[in-house]
Amino acid sequence: MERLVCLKVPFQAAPSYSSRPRSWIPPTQLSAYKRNSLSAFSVRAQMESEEGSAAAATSSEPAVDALKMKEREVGTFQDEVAASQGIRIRRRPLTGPPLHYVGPFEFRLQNEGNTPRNILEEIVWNKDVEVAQLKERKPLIKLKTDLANARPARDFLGALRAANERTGLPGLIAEVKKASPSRGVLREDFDPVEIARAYEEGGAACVSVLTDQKYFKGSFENLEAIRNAGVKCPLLCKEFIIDAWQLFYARTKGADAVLLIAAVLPDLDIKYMIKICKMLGLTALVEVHDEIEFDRVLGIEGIELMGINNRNLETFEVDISNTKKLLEGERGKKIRERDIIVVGESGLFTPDDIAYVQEAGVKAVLVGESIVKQSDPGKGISNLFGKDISL
Ligand SMILES: O=C(O)c1ccccc1NCC(=O)[C@H](O)[C@H](O)COP(=O)(O)O
Repeated sequence: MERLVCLKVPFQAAPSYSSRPRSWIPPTQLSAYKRNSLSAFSVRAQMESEEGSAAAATSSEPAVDALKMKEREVGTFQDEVAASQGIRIRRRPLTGPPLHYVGPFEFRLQNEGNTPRNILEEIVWNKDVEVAQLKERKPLIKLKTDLANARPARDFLGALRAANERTGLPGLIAEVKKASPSRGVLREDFDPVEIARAYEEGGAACVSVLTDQKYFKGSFENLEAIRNAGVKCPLLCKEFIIDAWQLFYARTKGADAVLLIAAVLPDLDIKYMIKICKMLGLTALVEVHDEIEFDRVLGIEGIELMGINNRNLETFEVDISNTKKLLEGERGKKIRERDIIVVGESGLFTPDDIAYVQEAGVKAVLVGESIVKQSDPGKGISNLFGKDISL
């Protein structure tokens, strides 16, 4: 059911996903929209705009409208494919942004189609707008030039294997994490380079750098600065990847690995992105949270590194027994047969937690909160493992 949430005067420059001008299509017309031709709906949207009954943000350029319509058509199709694979996250608001302008008034019309169902969906919708804007500033053709000047990618997987062999403990991916949607700000005095150096000295095999600004207070500048400061640990670009363009961008900013989230990406996207990663020399860490995602990812060829997130990204619930549950029986057997390295992610605080996920079968762990909050993050690593694991 549609709800009129607020009314404001005057106009506001909307900074979030609502800033993307899109024509709004009433939910009742959506199925017709899917059935009808592109041009028919461009015309329809323009008519609505002229009547002032829907989006006032419609472009007067038919070609621009057609492009927006096509984008939405593709988005709807993507959502249908995703849903058929059990993916609940929709790529973008189904019915366009909730903001509408009529005269000097701003209306927020909220309905099921334009309200994110959970935090992960909200992050993805924001990311969609953010990436579209970044892509306009730096199209792939320009990125390819930067790519030619990028430092070579380092062996992320090799570093994890080596650490596991050296210490007999899971190789550590230590996360440079200033804040998170579930915990707020984790560390006020935040110097990303200093933290990454402390992790390296403390024995981390790899470093994960959150690059999302809005929800994690991270940035690509942090990633670049850590790489340029000479930190030798391979770097994971911890981002919400929804578009292959982001892989190229991450590589130009110094990433050696990227995260692909199965709760967000359909199988075909994961397959295609893994191919691009291989071409760019990037390692793909493919993250799952439940049995459905695990089985989907196991069905993909070329998977070398799989993360099991103990945090449900839709509800924030953390339960480290998730790693054990997913690695039991046949699933664990297949992982061992295919020599896939599994990373236990989130909610690890004590040597007992590390022993528990190692026993379950992981050869690596991804840890943020418990170590980044320590005044000396390097010391945080020895506390976490119950011993000094530095070289
Ligand atoms: O950390 C969050 O609150 C969060 C919310 C929504 C999407 C992703 C989120 N975190 C990403 C991660 O999975 C963690 O940063 C990573 O695994 C480290 O977790 P932790 O050791 O618990 O900080």
